[in-house]
Formats: sequence, C-alpha cells, structure tokens
Amino acid sequence: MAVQINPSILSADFARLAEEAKAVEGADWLHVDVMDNHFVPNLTLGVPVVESLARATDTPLDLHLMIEDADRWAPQYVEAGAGSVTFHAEAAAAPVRLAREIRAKGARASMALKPATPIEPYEDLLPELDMVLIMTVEPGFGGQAFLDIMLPKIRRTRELISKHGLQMWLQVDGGVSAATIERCAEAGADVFVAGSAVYGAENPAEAVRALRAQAETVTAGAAWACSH
Ligand SMILES: O=C(CO)[C@H](O)[C@H](O)COP(=O)(O)O
Ligand SMILES: [Fe+2]
Repeated sequence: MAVQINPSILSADFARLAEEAKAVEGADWLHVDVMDNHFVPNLTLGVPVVESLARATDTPLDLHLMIEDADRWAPQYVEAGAGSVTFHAEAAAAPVRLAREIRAKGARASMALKPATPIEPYEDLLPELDMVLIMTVEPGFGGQAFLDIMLPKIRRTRELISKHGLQMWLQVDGGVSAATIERCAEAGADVFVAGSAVYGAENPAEAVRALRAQAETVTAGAAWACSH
C-alpha cells in the first residue's frame, strides 16, 4: 500500500481517547504525540496511557516521541504496545543503537527531524530505519500552518531513500490537510499525519478517506511509489 493516513490524536478529545480512536477506524495507524515539556514546550501523555490505548483499538499505534532522553524511553513505548516508534534525531544520543533496539523489540524504528535539522548528516543511518519523519511545523502543537519551505527536504530525503534502494517510508507531520497533502505527496511523502484536518472535520473517518484519495491521485504516477 503506497499511501498511509495516520490521524493524530493530539487533536482529539483526551477524555474520550478510545472513542476517538474508533472514530478513525480505517486509518492505517493512529499517531500518538508524546511531549515532555522539555524537548517541546507542551505536555501530553506517557507510557500508561499508551498501554491503555493499545488495548482499546485495533489500529496500530505510531508513536511520535517529542521527548528528551529518547534512548531511555523509546524502548518502553514498544513494550507499551506501539507498532512504530519515532524518536527525534535531536534527542537521541545513539540513534543507531536505539533504532536496533526498537527493531529487536518488535516495532518499526523511525527518526524525526525538526524543521532546522538537515537530512544529509543522517544519510548513512537510513538502512537502520523503517521510516523518516520530516516535520512540516515546529513540533509541540497541532493546528499550525504547514511550512512549505520543508518541501525540498522531503524531496531530498526521497532521493536519498531511492539512491540507497531502501523500502522505507517517508512521513510528514504538521499542517497536512486537503490544501497541502498533494504537495507533500509530489515531493515524495507516502505516510501523512493529520490532526486538525481529521479531528476538526465533522466526519473524521470521511476526512481520512478524502485525504487518502487526494494523495493517491499523486502517488499513482510516482516511480518511487511502485517499490512498496
Ligand atoms: O507532532 C505534532 C505536533 O508536534 C502533531 O502530530 C501535528 O501537529 C498534527 O497536528 P496538525 O495536523 O493539526 O498539524
Ligand atoms: Fe506528531
């Protein structure tokens, strides 16, 4: 499957997480933003909530860890039931060791880059990862405007993935909506996180279907989309 749509529960009602997860059944993954009020200026949820959420939904959990000391915490989110764990390059002391540990524990390993962090220094790490996340807003809050100056970085990352012949996924997160998803897909993204565009819609499941259809119109013709 080329296109994946991952609703972000950051924009959901935290008092009704199980229902909100069910409202987007049909989505590929449920994106869970973990913030520690240090790596980003906001605080969300931790391991016990992820454990409960994993029991409450059949949709696999895509954890986005915006926390310091990712090396210590990321493995605990695999144990909590995450199917994919994304740590920030800026927060991991030993990203290769951490990616290997996440994979060894049975989850997909992914690395995120803040807007000011380039992909080039991480080229040699790509084979250790299942996904790269290019942030298209400054991490910390939902509902921010999409940074279109990130499009060249998405394109460059897709080129590096192709150059190395890898099957990995390329996720974008932040301001992804009907107005921006096609540009992300054209640049080479295939996994789309959408918070406010899904949970702000009258019918979240329908918003997921519409975003998927929009992205698929672009990826259907893309050479890189045929490789997975
Ligand atoms: O990681 C995030 C913020 O740091 C969120 O996943 C992201 O902002 C989703 O919200 P929206 O689609 O409304 O921008
Ligand atoms: Fe996120």
